[in-house]
Amino acid sequence: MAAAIVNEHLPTPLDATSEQPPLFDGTTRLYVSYTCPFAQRVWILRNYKGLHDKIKLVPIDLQNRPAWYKERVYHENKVPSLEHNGKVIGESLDLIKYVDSNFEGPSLQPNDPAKKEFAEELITYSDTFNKIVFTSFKGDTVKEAGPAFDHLENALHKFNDGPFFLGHELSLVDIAYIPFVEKFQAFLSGVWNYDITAGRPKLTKWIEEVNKIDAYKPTKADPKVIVEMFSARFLAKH
Ligand SMILES: N[C@@H](CCC(=O)N[C@@H](CS)C(=O)NCC(=O)O)C(=O)O
Repeated sequence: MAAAIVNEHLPTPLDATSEQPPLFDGTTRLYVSYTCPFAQRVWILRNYKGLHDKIKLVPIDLQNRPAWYKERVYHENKVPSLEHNGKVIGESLDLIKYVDSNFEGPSLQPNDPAKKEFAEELITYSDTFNKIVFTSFKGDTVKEAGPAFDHLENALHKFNDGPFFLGHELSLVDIAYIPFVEKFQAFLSGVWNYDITAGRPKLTKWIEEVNKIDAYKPTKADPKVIVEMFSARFLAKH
């Protein structure tokens, strides 16, 4: 069961002028950027497990980053990072497993061995998926990105007892992919007029079902903002 709906006030991002929040004072902090798909993975999971009060969201303005973030919080200078039990750890795929295993709330990792194995395979493939699609923005986009979405369509056929990657229950696999699929969908449609759902009924249904999840809704970015951000980043030199 997902946690009750929480209408959370989202804090203003901290920038170069902001004071550093106390470090290692016992508060668990998740440093994010509101438009970062990597950070979004952990943010969705935190919401889904009902950890709003246990994990404090600390948004960072990556365009005008506070120096203390790299110097004193997370040397990699990226989001997401999680301050927990006197340590700061990063890497979104590691973090979703960490938060799922170390905090209360529903578990999003399967017990069934076949599902476990498939989950690992898909979580590993998510880096490849992202790389194919990001690389396609600089090349023959629709032709190069298409097969990556076909891969997801095929994967969604494997467990047919529900709309998610592992069947009827939402898992870390869905959470690993949705932030990227959301942003790629906006950008590919906005710039290339390419509909990733056309001819992909399982992907269509998956996106529809994920969009109904309350934990995901507040993490969604405005598609217009994504098109602008991605255009500036990937199309500027064309
Ligand atoms: N592999 C990392 C990637 C995180 C990442 O690249 N985050 C971006 C924002 S979406 C970032 O912090 N970029 C700042 C920088 O690279 O300086 C993860 O999965 O957490």
